[in-house]
Amino acid sequence: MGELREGVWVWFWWAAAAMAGLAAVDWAVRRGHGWWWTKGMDAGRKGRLPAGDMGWPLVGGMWAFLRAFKSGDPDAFINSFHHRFGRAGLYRAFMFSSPTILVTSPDACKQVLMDDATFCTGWPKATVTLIGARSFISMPEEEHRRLRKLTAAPINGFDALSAYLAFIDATVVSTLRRWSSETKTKPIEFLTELRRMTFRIIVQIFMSGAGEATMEELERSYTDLNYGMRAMAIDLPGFAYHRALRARGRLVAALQGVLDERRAAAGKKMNRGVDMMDRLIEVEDEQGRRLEDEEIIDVLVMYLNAGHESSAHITMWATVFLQENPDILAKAKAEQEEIMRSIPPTQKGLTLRDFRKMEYLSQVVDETLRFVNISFVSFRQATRDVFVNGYLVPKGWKVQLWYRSVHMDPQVYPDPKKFNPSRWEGPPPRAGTFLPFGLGSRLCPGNDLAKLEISVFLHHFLVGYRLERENPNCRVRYLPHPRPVDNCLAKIIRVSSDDGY
Ligand code: HEM
Repeated sequence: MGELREGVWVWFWWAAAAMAGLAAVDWAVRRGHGWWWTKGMDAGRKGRLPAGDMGWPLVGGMWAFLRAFKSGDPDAFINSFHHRFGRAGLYRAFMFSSPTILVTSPDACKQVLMDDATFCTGWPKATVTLIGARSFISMPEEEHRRLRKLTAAPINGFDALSAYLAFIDATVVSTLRRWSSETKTKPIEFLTELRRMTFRIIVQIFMSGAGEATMEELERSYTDLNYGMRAMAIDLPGFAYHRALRARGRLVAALQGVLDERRAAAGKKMNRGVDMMDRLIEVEDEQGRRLEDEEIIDVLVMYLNAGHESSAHITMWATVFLQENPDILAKAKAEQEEIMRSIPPTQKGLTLRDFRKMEYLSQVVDETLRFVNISFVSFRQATRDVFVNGYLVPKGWKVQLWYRSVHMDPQVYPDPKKFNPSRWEGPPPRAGTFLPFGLGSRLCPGNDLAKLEISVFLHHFLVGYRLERENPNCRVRYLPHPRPVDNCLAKIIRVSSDDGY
């Protein structure tokens, strides 16, 4: 008996010593890694860096980040910095193979986003490879300004939005009718179908006249591209990043095909209006230089992706939240029915004037954007040493802007985990506290179009349909975007024959 107890004690001490040894090694490796990235700095600069943890070489904070997002508690990653280092709003870390400052407070985010002279884009290399080195996320600043002006104007403002509204409206109505008829026999993946619908809309704006087959091929490839977007950049068969690279190859080939057709048809009479692809083909800089095919393709790969993924996800979540909150649904439905009653019988479809009357629905959409955090983080890089909130952001370091932390900050949004559209009543939010579309010169150029699309869908859904999910408690996956793992398998049930038309 005595020998057994002694044996247990020996094992206990061995285990304790091993754990202490591992903790010491962990501490030493982290310190060594932190030292490596600051070794060239004098004590003054080093002392002004924000607190943080550079983690182990190569992986840095990536394990903790992926663990938090894959375990279903995405806020755990930034919360661990808050707990260990206080709510400073800036932390140092090592992310995506680079020394990085994490920015989590509204004021600091605003300062970074409004200072283009000091902060350029700093997306991870793997993302740039997937979206395109000649797209907005990595092209030179001057080129970005020029192409942004060219491409943002046709998707913004009263005239542009009015021009797309009829197509969006008709697409939504026919799609909802088709789903409700199809789901009489079996449920559909609501999110997958919404992606197809929003893709159809963005293709109409950017590449009108694209055939059904091209559209389906492109949309399928975008699904693979997106799954690889926030995955580890491992280019080996079986990994999401590898599949995403192949998907990019297919997208480039398909877009090149369309571009070749357009060039071949140049000068011939078209039976369609001018779209974004035409504008990109025609544009010239001051020296008369036109864009190369690679540039046009990268800009299109980026726009077609940005222009359908987020809108589809937000539309799905807004529908789900409405269905899960009967009081909110009743209030939103009453507003839309009121708007419908005010539409003269001679008017065909919704107008922008009707859209502007959707005050409560706009609050529902804003709350969904805040709550879902579809773009949870954005990437910049410091071009010089700069102080933000009193902390040094060293030249060359990456900067991650954590929009998600701003939107989930209880000091900015009381009870942040409650879906509450009424929090948007009253004056607009303080600058920097609501960043679903970013801010500054890289503010999302599709923000108005996205809100219009989402609202038109919700309008028709509210007046005529109901969502019945197959797995209402389905697990949510947070990468690359928050979505139920069953892609929201559901039936769309028509509850009124008067669906707005
Ligand atoms: C709910 C829908 C959408 C959300 C939440 C969203 C979110 C965002 C955010 C946060 C950014 C800024 C990224 C940064 O700070 O670096 C951005 C940029 C961008 N978005 Fe959107 N977006 C949406 C819809 C759209 C649509 C419909 C389009 C196209 C028509 C679009 C095209 C773009 C483009 C091209 C950029 C890059 C802008 C630049 O770098 O100048 N987005 N989006």
